[in-house]
Amino acid sequence: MSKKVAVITGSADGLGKGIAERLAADGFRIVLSDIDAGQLAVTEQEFKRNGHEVSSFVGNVARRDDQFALVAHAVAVFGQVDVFINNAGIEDVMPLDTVREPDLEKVFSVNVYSVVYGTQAAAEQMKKQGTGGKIINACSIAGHESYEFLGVYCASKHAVRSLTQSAAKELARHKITVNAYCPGVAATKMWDRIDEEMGKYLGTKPGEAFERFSSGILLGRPQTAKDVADFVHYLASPDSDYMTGQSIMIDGGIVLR
Ligand SMILES: NC(=O)c1ccc[n+]([C@@H]2O[C@H](COP(=O)([O-])OP(=O)(O)OC[C@H]3O[C@@H](n4cnc5c(N)ncnc54)[C@H](O)[C@@H]3O)[C@@H](O)[C@H]2O)c1
Ligand SMILES: CC(=O)[C@H](C)O
Repeated sequence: MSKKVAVITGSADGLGKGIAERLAADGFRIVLSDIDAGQLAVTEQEFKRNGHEVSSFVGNVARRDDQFALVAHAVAVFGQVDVFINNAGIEDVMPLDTVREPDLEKVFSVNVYSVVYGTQAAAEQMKKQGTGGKIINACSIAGHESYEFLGVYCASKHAVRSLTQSAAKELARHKITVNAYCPGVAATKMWDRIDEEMGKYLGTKPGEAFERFSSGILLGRPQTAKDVADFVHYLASPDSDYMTGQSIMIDGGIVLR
């Protein structure tokens, strides 16, 4: 039997890269995808040096055509798509009274439209294959709780949780499961930016906003990409075959559900 194929968006860096590394180690053939062509090329070379079967595709998840082209690329290179991970996302730190249409459009197009388009593209291919599949979305603690100065971002992640449920209901009959991982606080470039921007509104020094968010973690430390990837490994494996429609916290104990 041929090795399964996993497509991960936003995988040139951050949590997506960590997830791709874990799935490559699990034996998946990997399609990396990102809007940052330079970093994507660096990451692809790293995967090749490590002996992984990998291909990469430059695309913007906010564009429907790009999401369909990404799936077409995976099929052209590896013949199939078994796991599709809607990981790419962006933050926007701002008080709600300053939010304008372009801010909403930016965050919702990358965090929400992307999930609709990625799910459409992946599901179309998985239905053709007729062997089921797994669609996995990046949600967040911000998909269950709402935080000050992250209102638009939190709303976008609540939308991801909702889409995870609706897609699970529509796709179960095709043996496609849809679940989401909800990280807490991980020291990626996203949090470097949040920390800096929060400083403007909270008056915090560099590192302080990150510390504040991390201080309530029951397990006593911010998470690593590996912490998230170890859970996504489960969602991508047959061990999670009886789970669908769930958005599960993997946050060291910040939000308890
Ligand atoms: N870091 C955290 O603490 C945290 C917590 C909860 C949820 N998340 C979610 O996890 C996901 C990954 O977060 P991260 O911390 O690794 O972010 P990051 O900013 O460190 O990395 C995101 C990657 O996505 C790419 N990307 C951004 N916009 C894109 C677009 N339009 N099209 C394609 N690629 C794009 C970037 O180039 C980058 O490589 C996001 O959905 C984020 O909301 C992160
Ligand atoms: C970035 C993110 O989703 C949480 C708030 O850390």
